Amino acid sequence: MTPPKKKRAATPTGKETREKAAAPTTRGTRQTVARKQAAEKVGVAQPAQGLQRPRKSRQRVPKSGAGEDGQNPFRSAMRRSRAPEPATMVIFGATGDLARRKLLPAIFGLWQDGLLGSAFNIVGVGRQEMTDEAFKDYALEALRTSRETDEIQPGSLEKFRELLYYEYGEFSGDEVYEKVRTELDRAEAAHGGRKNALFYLSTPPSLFEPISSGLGRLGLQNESEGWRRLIIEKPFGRDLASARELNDDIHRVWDESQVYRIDHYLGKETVQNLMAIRFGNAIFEPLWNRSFVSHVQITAAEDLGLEGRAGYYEEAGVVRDMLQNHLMQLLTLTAMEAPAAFDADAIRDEKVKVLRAVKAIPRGRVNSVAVRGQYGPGTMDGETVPGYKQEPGVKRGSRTPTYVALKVEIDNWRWQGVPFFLRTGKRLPKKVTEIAVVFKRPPLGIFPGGLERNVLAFRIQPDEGVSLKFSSKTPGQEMELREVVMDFRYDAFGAQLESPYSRLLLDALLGDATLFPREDEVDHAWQIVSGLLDAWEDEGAAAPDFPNYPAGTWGPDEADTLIGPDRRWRRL
Ligand SMILES: NC(=O)C1=CN([C@@H]2O[C@H](COP(=O)(O)OP(=O)(O)OC[C@H]3O[C@@H](n4cnc5c(N)ncnc54)[C@H](OP(=O)(O)O)[C@@H]3O)[C@@H](O)[C@H]2O)C=CC1
Ligand SMILES: O=C1O[C@H](COP(=O)(O)O)[C@@H](O)[C@H](O)[C@H]1O
Repeated sequence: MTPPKKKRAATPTGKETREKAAAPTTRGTRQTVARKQAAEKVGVAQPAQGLQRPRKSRQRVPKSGAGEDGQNPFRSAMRRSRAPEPATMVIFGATGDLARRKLLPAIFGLWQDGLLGSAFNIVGVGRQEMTDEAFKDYALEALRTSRETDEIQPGSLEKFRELLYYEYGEFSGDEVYEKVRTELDRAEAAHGGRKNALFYLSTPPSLFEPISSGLGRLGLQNESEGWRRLIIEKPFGRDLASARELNDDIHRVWDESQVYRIDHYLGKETVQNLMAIRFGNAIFEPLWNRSFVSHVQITAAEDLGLEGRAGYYEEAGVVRDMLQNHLMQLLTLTAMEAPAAFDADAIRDEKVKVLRAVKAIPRGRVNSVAVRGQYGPGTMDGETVPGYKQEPGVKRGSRTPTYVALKVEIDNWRWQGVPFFLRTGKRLPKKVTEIAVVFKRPPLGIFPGGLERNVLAFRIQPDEGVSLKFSSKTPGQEMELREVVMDFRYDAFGAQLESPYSRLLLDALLGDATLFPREDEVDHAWQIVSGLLDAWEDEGAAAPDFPNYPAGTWGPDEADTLIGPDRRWRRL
């Protein structure tokens, strides 16, 4: 959907309009009581001011979990009791794919649930000349068409429309930031005299520095009139040197406490559940170490191909796109020590310790611990699909990897000798993300047949849940064992899982950086993958022939050798 280009009209942004529009749908006491009763029935504590999110129409919510009012009581239990202060969210790159598909729906969902506080407005900023009205039309159309949008309550879109404004200009000049400042000034009265602002950089990475500096030139990072925060999209740099340079550039303007580097995997409910299960239960932690764990497998498989993102992906490849950020985050959460408290610094300190303990992968070690691949033509769900090189926008001789498998060793007491195998790729047979902790075999076999390894698997997506695989006696006269699975599925809660972006946006508005990678995390993650990037981008003759796996298969055969001989990738 291309935004309509129109001449800019005079901005009709009276404060009355803002005050009126800022009030989301009110909720009656009757409903709140019913939710509370329903929650008590199923044993869920209610937060002080928990608010209910309506069901999304696009996902099935099992009846068993619903409260008396037909809504899901667990939703309110997941909500914070604190509302953000009045604020303006300024989205640079508001006409882009991410804003359209994910950000606007996430903000709309939060607003419709009444979670954005008493006053809130959004200023989209782009390079395209457009009126406020045209942007409002554009945003509402995005909400109507995005698969991420919550069920739209009657009248909601019309009210939400009143929160939206648009500015445009050259991101290298000053004018556009002056317009942003004017927007913050205008919002001040409706926002109780505060000028809180959350700036979201949803642009190509080459614009992160110019926008950060532009805001700085106008003093918009200054917190004297309200808090100011900066969300930065991924990728944060394209290698260690550029990530450090970007960090330095950002820090010339912003204090680290104002910076929120987003990794949407951390906003996934099931990723957070990893911490909940590890540190909210006593039974797992004693087993979570080299004495009991054989190895860990972390998989982020995607069935999709490029989806029209060749321009970006040809530059990035799978190591920058998925491994350096999402998979490294999953690794840290799986391997970290228990933090002293559930707060941003304590958690991020522990995550960094894991990354620092990862055994270095210098160029010379790369080919013994890592495998890369690129998909060729193949079959997915019975349909023939093109190979990577045949995707629109990809160079015919492209050497960009779309698959990587990596063996990570963590040199600390807990994990000495326990390999972590990470794999991710595009055009694999299905979309599935999973962390599997594979335990050692029992020391002695007293039953007929071989001994199997128990597996505790965290299913991040889809079919979110946790399963434990163990051996059990089969019914009958013989002492015959077979592997069985005990399954907890998230939908047992009857809950609609929150979009990671809404979780993270609300956290940023509340000033909670727990689920945002800190500068040292990003730096260490780059250090780990640098060897791979260096070796593979400069390898010449030793490079494998691409393509080396057909679309619709689980990647190159070398990945099986990497994990073997006594271990197998899980069949997912
Ligand atoms: N799309 C996705 O699913 C994901 C995206 N990201 C990250 O989010 C960010 C945004 O991605 P995405 O929305 O896909 O990107 P897009 O290319 O769709 O556009 C982003 C925005 O930046 C604007 N823009 C692009 N080039 C310039 C320029 N030279 N000067 C001024 N404005 C410009 C675009 O304006 P215009 O509309 O005029 O082109 C658009 O508003 C990127 O950093 C990306 O890596 C991260 C994870 C997933
Ligand atoms: O950041 C990215 O993530 C998506 C996968 O995210 P998921 O939430 O659908 O698992 C990936 O497709 C994309 O290439 C990458 O940029």
